[in-house]
Amino acid sequence: MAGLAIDRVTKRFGEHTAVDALSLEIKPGEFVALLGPSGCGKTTMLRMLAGFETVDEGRIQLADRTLASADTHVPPEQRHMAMVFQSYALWPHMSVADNVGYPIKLRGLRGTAYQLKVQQALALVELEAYAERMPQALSGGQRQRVALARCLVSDPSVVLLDEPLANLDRHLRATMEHSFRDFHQRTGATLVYVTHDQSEAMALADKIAVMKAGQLVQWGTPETLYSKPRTVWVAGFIGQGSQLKVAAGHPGKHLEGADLMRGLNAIATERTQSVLVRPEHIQISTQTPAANQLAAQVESVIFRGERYELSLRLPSGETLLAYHHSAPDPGSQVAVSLHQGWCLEPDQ
Ligand SMILES: Nc1ncnc2c1ncn2[C@@H]1O[C@H](COP(=O)(O)OP(=O)(O)OP(=O)(O)O)[C@@H](O)[C@H]1O
Repeated sequence: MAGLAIDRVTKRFGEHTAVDALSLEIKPGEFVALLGPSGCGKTTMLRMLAGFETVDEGRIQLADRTLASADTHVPPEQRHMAMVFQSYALWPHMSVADNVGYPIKLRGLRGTAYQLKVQQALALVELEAYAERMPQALSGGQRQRVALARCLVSDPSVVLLDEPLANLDRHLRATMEHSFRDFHQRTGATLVYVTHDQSEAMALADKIAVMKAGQLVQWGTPETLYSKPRTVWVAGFIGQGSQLKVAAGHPGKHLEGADLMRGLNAIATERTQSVLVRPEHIQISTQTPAANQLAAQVESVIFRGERYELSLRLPSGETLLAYHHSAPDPGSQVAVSLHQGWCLEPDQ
C-alpha cells in the first residue's frame, strides 16, 4: 500500500482553470472522497491521478515516486492504479469470471494462478456464485461489483472511482454503500472516490476533500465537515441546517445557547456573523415562549417517518429547520430553544 501526495496541482483547459493549486495528503489505505458540485474539477483531478490527463503545474507522488509534474508523465499502465467508471464498462460477450480475469490474462497469467486470482477477486465482492453468468443477467449493483473485482484482480495500490453509484436507484445505492465499506475493510486499498452527493461521501469516506471551482475549500473527516464546516458555502453543501445572522462570536467558534440567543436578539445592523444551527440542536415546544426562547411560526411540516421536519419563521424573518416528534399545525406559534451554533467564514 502506498500514500498519495497531491502538491499544488493545477490543470487548465484553454482559459479555464479546472483544478487550481490543489494539495492533499492521502495516507496508505485511506478512503477519500472528492466532493463538489458539477464542474468543480473532481473528475479532472481523478483523471490526472490515473494518468489520463497531464498536469500543468504541481506534482503527484505515489509513495516516493513522482507520477506527474509539469515535466513528468508516467503513463496510466505504469501507475499501479485501477479506475472504476460510472458505466461499469463490462464486456457483454464475456462471463463474469472472464471479465474479471481479463486484465491479468493480458499480462500473460494462465492456469491455476489465473483461476486463483479471479476467485479471490470475486470473493472480495461476494460474487463467487456468479462466475459463469453473463453481465446482462446481473443487476446494476452486481455489475458494479464485477467492475470492482476486475479492477482489484491486478492488486492496484490505489483504486480510483468516478461516481460509481450514479447509475443505480436510491435503494441499490444504499446497499452498495455498505458493499463499498466492506470492500474497503477487506482489501485495505487506498480509494479515491469522486461524487457530487454529500450523503454518499459522508457515508463512505474516512476523509473528504470539498472542492469548489477547482479549489479545495475544506479537507477533513465527515464528522468535522458536519460539525465544523469552514465557510457559509460548505455549511450549505453538507448536511441539513439553517444559517442565521447574529451579533456574537467569530468564524471557527461554537456559540452556546445563551450567547446565541443574545446574538439573535440584537438589532439587525449588528447581526453580521453567519451562524449554522443544526436541527438536532433545536428544541421545540408548543408552550408560550419563555424569556430564553424565541417565538416562531410554523410554515410547513413534512412527515419523515421517524420524525417531522418543520420549517419555522423567526421574528427576524429568517427561516429555521427543526425536527419534532409530532406535527404542530401550520400557522401556529411554537417556542424555540437553540442549544448550539457554529460560526462560519463568509465566502470569498
Ligand atoms: N477535456 C476538456 N476540455 C475542456 N474543458 C474541460 C475538459 N474536461 C473538463 N473540462 C472543464 O473543466 C471543468 C471541470 O470538469 P470536471 O469534469 O473535472 O468536473 P466535475 O466536478 O467532475 O463535474 P461532474 O460532477 O459534472 O462530472 C468543467 O468546467 C469542464 O467543462
